[in-house]
Amino acid sequence: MPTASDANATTAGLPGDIRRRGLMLVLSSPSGAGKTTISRRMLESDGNLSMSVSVTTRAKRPGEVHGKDYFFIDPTEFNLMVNRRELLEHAKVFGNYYGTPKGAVEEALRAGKDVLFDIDWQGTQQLAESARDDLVSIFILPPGARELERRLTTRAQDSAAEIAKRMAKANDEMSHWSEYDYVIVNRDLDESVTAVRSILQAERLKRRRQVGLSDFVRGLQAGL
Ligand SMILES: Nc1nc2c(ncn2[C@@H]2O[C@H](COP(=O)(O)OP(=O)(O)O)[C@@H](O)[C@H]2O)c(=O)[nH]1
Ligand SMILES: Nc1ncnc2c1ncn2[C@@H]1O[C@H](COP(=O)(O)OP(=O)(O)O)[C@@H](O)[C@H]1O
Repeated sequence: MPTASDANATTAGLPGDIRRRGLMLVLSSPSGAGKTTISRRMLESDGNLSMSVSVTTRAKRPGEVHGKDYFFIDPTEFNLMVNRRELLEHAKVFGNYYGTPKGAVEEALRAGKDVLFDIDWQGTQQLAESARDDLVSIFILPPGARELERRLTTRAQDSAAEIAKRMAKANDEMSHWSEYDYVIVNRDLDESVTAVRSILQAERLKRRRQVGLSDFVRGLQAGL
C-alpha cells in the first residue's frame, strides 16, 4: 500500500487546489441495519466517492448486477485470488466468501479519490492492520432488534431461513462496534446520510491527508 505522501495525489474532493490522498470509508453493520441504502445515497451525491465492488461466492439476489453490486465468482476463483494476493482483505460471512480486489482501490487512493466499502468487521480489522492511515470506519446500528428484523423482512431479499441466520449473527457482528472510529444509530435515513456526509467532509480536511498543504502554504507566503 503506497504511503500517504504519494506524489500523485490530487485536489479531488477538496475546495481550492490542495492535493490530497484518497481515503477508504468503511460502513459495517449487522445485516439489515441500512449500510447498503446509506451507501447508495452517498454515491448519488458525491462525485469524488466510488464504491469498492467486492468479489463474493454468495448467489446473486434478484435485481443485483454482476460487476456493480458484486463480482459473483465461484470458490475456486476466489481461492485463486487469495493465493495470488489480489485481495486487500477477505472473510467468510454467513457461510459465503467475500473480498476486496486490490487494484481499483489502490489506484483511486493514489488519485485522491475516496472509496466507500460495505464490508464486515473481519475485513475492517484487516484494513486497519494494513492501511490504518487511509481508513475511516463507521459502524451502523439499527434502532432496535425488532426494527432490524422488520427491515430484513421488508427488504424481501432473503428467505425466512436466511433472515433467521442473519438475525442470529447480528449479536456477534454488533459486538465489534467499539472497534470503529464512528458509530451511527440509523433511525432516520436522511439524518444518517447527513451524518456520514459530515464525517467524510471532516476526514477529507484532516491535515495529514492534505499532502499538498506545504506547497500551498509556501505559495501563500510567497504572495504576502
Ligand atoms: N470482509 C468483507 N465483508 C464483505 C465484503 N462484501 C460484503 N461484505 C459483508 O458481508 C456481509 C453480507 O453481505 P450481503 O450478503 O450483501 O448481505 P447484507 O449485509 O444483508 O447486504 C455484510 O456484513 C457485508 O458487509 C467484502 O468484500 N469483504
Ligand atoms: N433508517 C431507516 N428506516 C427504515 N428503513 C430503513 C432505514 N435504512 C434502511 N432501511 C431499509 O432497511 C432494509 C435493509 O437496508 P439495507 O441497506 O439493505 O441493509 P444492509 O445493507 O445493512 O443489509 C432496506 O429495505 C432499506 O430500505
